[in-house]
Amino acid sequence: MSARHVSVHYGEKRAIDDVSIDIPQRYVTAFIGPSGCGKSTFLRSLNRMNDTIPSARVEGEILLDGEDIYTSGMDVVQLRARVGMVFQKPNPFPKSIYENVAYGPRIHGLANGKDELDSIVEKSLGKAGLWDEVKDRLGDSGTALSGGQQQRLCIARAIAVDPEVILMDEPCSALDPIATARIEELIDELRGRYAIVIVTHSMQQAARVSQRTAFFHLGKIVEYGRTSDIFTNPQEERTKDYITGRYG
Ligand SMILES: Nc1ncnc2c1ncn2[C@@H]1O[C@H](COP(=O)(O)OP(=O)(O)OP(=O)(O)O)[C@@H](O)[C@H]1O
Repeated sequence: MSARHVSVHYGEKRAIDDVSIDIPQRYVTAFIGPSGCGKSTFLRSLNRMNDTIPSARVEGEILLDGEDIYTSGMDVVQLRARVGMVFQKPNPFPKSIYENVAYGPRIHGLANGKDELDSIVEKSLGKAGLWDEVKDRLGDSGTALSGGQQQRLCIARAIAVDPEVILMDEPCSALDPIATARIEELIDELRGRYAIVIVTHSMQQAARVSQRTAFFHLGKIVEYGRTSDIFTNPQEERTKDYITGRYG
């Protein structure tokens, strides 16, 4: 994905100011920066989630495989399957574990019959590292799982429709350290197949899971590069101040 000169306003207020970035395949890209700097706003603009906020207005171009996702001909339901999203708070549907994963492939017509759907559900739960824990209780409610399991279920749900990009908005902030470690391992396993973008408040997490990091400040990307360079040899004073904990 590529963003070109993207600005986002909420009414009169500008939250993102002329941001351009290329998000590479098969890497994890972390968005870091102090609270309110626009990380979530920018993340949400990558699959048109901001469309759901009446006051939000996005300018500039966001290209997925070279195609502008903001053209009027873009099918937004299809787009959100290609660019999936995992939220801060796990949000499984109040349905069975099976249905949580099967719903997307069914509405997108990805399965020919029950056997194929079963197989997609099994594979998606497998890739999300949840199959062994839930295979004997696929009919139980998704909301009855632990927080960490629910988040892996949400990841399985995103994977089930075969996305190209997975956006994660602070996916571990509601989880304990063990569940967090499990999700971080999973992100590492998944990055071979998808472009992953993660917003995180934890610089340790950004350093552990990502290969590219973008540092946001006041609606702009101040610095973007290899995660190892950003953390060991930042070029900008503001990045240095942030990663050394001087503000934010
Ligand atoms: N729905 C909204 N309506 C109006 N303003 C909003 C809305 N969502 C975010 N903003 C404003 O846009 C700016 C950027 O917010 P955003 O949530 O994108 O930042 P962030 O970097 O993700 O913050 P945090 O790290 O605290 O989640 C902030 O000033 C915020 O108040």
